[in-house]
Amino acid sequence: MALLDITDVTVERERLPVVHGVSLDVDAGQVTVLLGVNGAGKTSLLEAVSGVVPLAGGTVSLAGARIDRIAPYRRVRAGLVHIEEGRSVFPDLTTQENLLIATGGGSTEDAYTMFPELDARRKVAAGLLSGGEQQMLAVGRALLLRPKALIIDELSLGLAPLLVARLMKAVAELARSGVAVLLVEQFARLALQIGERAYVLRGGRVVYDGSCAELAGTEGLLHSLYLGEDLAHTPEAGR
Ligand SMILES: Nc1ncnc2c1ncn2[C@@H]1O[C@H](COP(=O)(O)OP(=O)(O)OP(=O)(O)O)[C@@H](O)[C@H]1O
Repeated sequence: MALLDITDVTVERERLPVVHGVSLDVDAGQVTVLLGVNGAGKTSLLEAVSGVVPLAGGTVSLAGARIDRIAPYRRVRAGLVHIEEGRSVFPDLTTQENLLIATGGGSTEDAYTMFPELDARRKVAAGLLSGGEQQMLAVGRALLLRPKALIIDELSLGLAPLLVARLMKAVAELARSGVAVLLVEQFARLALQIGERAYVLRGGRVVYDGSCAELAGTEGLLHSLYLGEDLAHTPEAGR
């Protein structure tokens, strides 16, 4: 069983289903990439997994234990950490204060080891950091929560490709340390470079379940999956 096991999940927004019976396996020690055009249902799925929005159907298990009925803070305690879309730092607190929130006053050094760029910015208000530094802070804070599974929603929003590549490298390192990472990312090519398994959502359904290498290496496949032109790569065909 995958470390993070998402089975047959349905999510509704204003009573309309936007995610329809989606199942994903997210294994420990690797990055699983979740792609799809805007509105495909990626954010809704991640929010249902972390408990930000309720599940309308299905189950979510972490390390073999159901977590879909417990409060969001207890999911964090169980080892599931969610980096939300947008800059999820406290802008008026310093970098160090933001990190101390994650550790409850304990050591924050691991975050600076992963992102030496933040070292000289310890006493700077997070709101004054660059966009890239703020995302490093968000990832650093997540790391300090010692996640078993980390779900990440579009770290790259508004960032230059070079910075996105830097962040992807850090995400890959985190996965290598044993974390199960589920990564939603608009910079699909960069995400596929660090991932093992890939899923593509369209209209709230899985239309591709296969390897990142195949998705990156097959000319036109991603494009056709996004646009709905390829019927040969259904989840059944992709297995
Ligand atoms: N808070 C909300 N209230 C109502 N409908 C919503 C809400 N958030 C999202 N939706 C709708 O749910 C569907 C799925 O959106 P969602 O944001 O999950 O997709 P996404 O793949 O993450 O897209 P994006 O990349 O734009 O975030 C869309 O039709 C969207 O309009």
